[in-house]
This record gives sequence, C-alpha cells and structure tokens, in this order.
Amino acid sequence: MKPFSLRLPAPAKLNLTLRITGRRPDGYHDLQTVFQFVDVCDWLEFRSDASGEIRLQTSLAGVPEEQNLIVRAARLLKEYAGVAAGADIILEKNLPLGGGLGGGSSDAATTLVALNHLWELGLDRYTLMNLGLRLGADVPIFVFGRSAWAEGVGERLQIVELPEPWYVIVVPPCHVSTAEIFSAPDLTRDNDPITITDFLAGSHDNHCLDAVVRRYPVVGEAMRELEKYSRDVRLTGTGACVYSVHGSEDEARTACDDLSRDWVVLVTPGRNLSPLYEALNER
Ligand SMILES: C[C@](O)(CO)[C@H](O)COP(=O)(O)OP(=O)(O)OC[C@H]1O[C@@H](n2ccc(N)nc2=O)[C@H](O)[C@@H]1O
Ligand SMILES: Nc1ncnc2c1ncn2[C@@H]1O[C@H](COP(=O)(O)OP(=O)(O)OP(=O)(O)O)[C@@H](O)[C@H]1O
Repeated sequence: MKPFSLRLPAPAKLNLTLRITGRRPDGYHDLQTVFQFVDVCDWLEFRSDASGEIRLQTSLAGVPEEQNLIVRAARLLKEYAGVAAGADIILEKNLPLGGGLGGGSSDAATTLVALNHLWELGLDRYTLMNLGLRLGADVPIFVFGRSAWAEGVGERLQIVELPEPWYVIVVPPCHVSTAEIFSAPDLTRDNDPITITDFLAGSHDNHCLDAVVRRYPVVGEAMRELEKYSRDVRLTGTGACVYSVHGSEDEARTACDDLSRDWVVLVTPGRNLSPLYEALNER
C-alpha cells in the first residue's frame, strides 16, 4: 500500500581525504575525495498531501525557507516530475551548519529520495543524483548512499569498501563558508592527482587545511587537542569539523569524554552504507 508518511535520517559524511587538482572555467574546482558516512543524522518527516504546496517546519533558524535546501529539493523534484501533490516536511536539525559534514546537502538528498517514494515517481537513483547536483556538489553522494571515491566536483563516484573505524568529531565554535575557502588566494589548486591505491596506502591530505587554519585558528587548536588521543587527525571538507580515527569504541569514547569538557564532540562509527538506505532497507 502507498505510504502516507515517512521519517528518515539525513546522515553526515566525512571526507577521508580532499585533494584539489584543478580549477574549472566556471570557478568550481576539480577534486579527488573519499566519502564515508557516519551515524550522526538530521531527521526528516514527510507527509504527502493534496495541497500542492511544499511546507517546512524547522528548528533551523536563520535560513529563509526559499533558500533551505529541503524546500529547494522538493520544488525541484515536483517541477521535474510534474507532480500535483504537495508535502509537509518537519526537520529535526542535529548537524552543525558550515561544519563540513554536509548536513544541508544530506537533507536535500533525503528529501529527493523520500518524495520519490511518497509521490510514487519511480525515478532511479542516477536521475535523483543528477537532480541533486543542481543543488550542490555534495548532494549526489548522499543520494548514492555508499562510501565512495569521488572525482569531478565530487559527482563522479565509485564504490570503495573501507574499514569502519570509530571517529571522534570535534565541532569548533565557528562556521566555515565553503565558498570563502574555495576562493582563497592562498589555496593550492594544481596538486597532482593520486589513485585509489595511493589513498588506501595512507595518502590522506586535505588541501583546504592550511587555508582554513589560517582563517580559523580555533580549527588548528581543535586538531592539536585531538592529536593527544590519536595519531590520525583530519579536517572534513572545508571544515570547521575535525576528527580522529580510532581502532576501538572504548578508545573513541574515552577521548570523547575527555574532550567534551571543553569542546562540542560527537562519537560515531563510520558507515559504508548510508543510514538513509539502512532505514529504507535498500542498498
Ligand atoms: C568541500 C566539499 O564539502 C567536499 O565534499 C564539497 O565539495 C562542497 O560541496 P557543497 O557544499 O555541496 O558545495 P556547493 O554548494 O556546490 O558549492 C559551494 C561553493 O564551493 C565552491 N566549490 C564547491 C565544490 C567544488 N568542487 N568546487 C568549488 O569551488 C564554489 O565556490 C561554490 O560556490
Ligand atoms: N537544510 C539545511 N541545513 C543546513 N544548511 C542549509 C540548509 N539549507 C540551506 N542551508 C545553507 O547551507 C549552508 C551550508 O550548510 P551545511 O551545513 O550543509 O554546510 P557544510 O556542512 O559545511 O557542508 P559541506 O560539507 O557540503 O560544505 C548553511 O550555512 C545554510 O545557510
């Protein structure tokens, strides 16, 4: 029977490496990155109705409805598929803004996937990924839903099976604008490409790191704190979040408990299958 409502997660992602290999005429950058999901999520509830309107109830202050990626995703899908129905959407926002965890992009992807179900559109994942790319470079990976090696602006995706370690993520008290970092004069834009094998052998650079730390010293401070608990500490996306990699849950929870005295900290396992598709029982 046709479902009337759906409640689904919009998980965060981590960039396990982020390389900038060139700049395009439109100002966007060619990247190489590896995405993995984590178990920290926004939650969205969708109800389809006959109103024809898209309505969003949200705990997210400061983002006008017209600019909210959830509303933009719903309208884009409605227009693309010629849908007459409407939807009521409730957002429970847990992911930090401007954190490099891709929260807004993940909300948009969950919206595309959920409304494709509720409106019974039958669009395939590839079509939804292409629609998502119109909303942002990070949307396709969340529709794809599997940990991946990515090239292009982040939309050319290839599944990679990765270890699923525990991560401790520190959320520094600042918001980093992705556009600001990608337009920074001091960003190196002509780095050599690597292969997946290089990544798996330990090449984990994030080419945005220096530009971010220069502008937001507190991000560097957070990394130094994490380095007390792990030798493997990285920046996700253009920040602000930084994370450490741990072999066991116990080790990660100990670091998290200590760091929580002074920082906002999340502790979570990595996930090769997006919690979105886990909830839908799809792969
Ligand atoms: C840094 C990453 O998070 C890595 O996963 C993403 O590439 C960013 O993805 P996103 O936030 O969805 O990015 P968008 O909303 O498409 O773009 C935000 C801004 O970042 C810059 N941008 C983004 C992606 C890219 N490959 N090159 C860029 O130069 C553009 O100036 C753009 O104005
Ligand atoms: N549903 C949404 N959730 C969060 N931000 C949204 C949403 N809709 C629009 N935005 C806008 O997008 C901006 C970036 O949001 P987001 O939290 O995805 O950044 P991010 O985690 O740095 O993402 P990325 O890793 O993709 O750069 C926000 O500052 C906000 O203005």
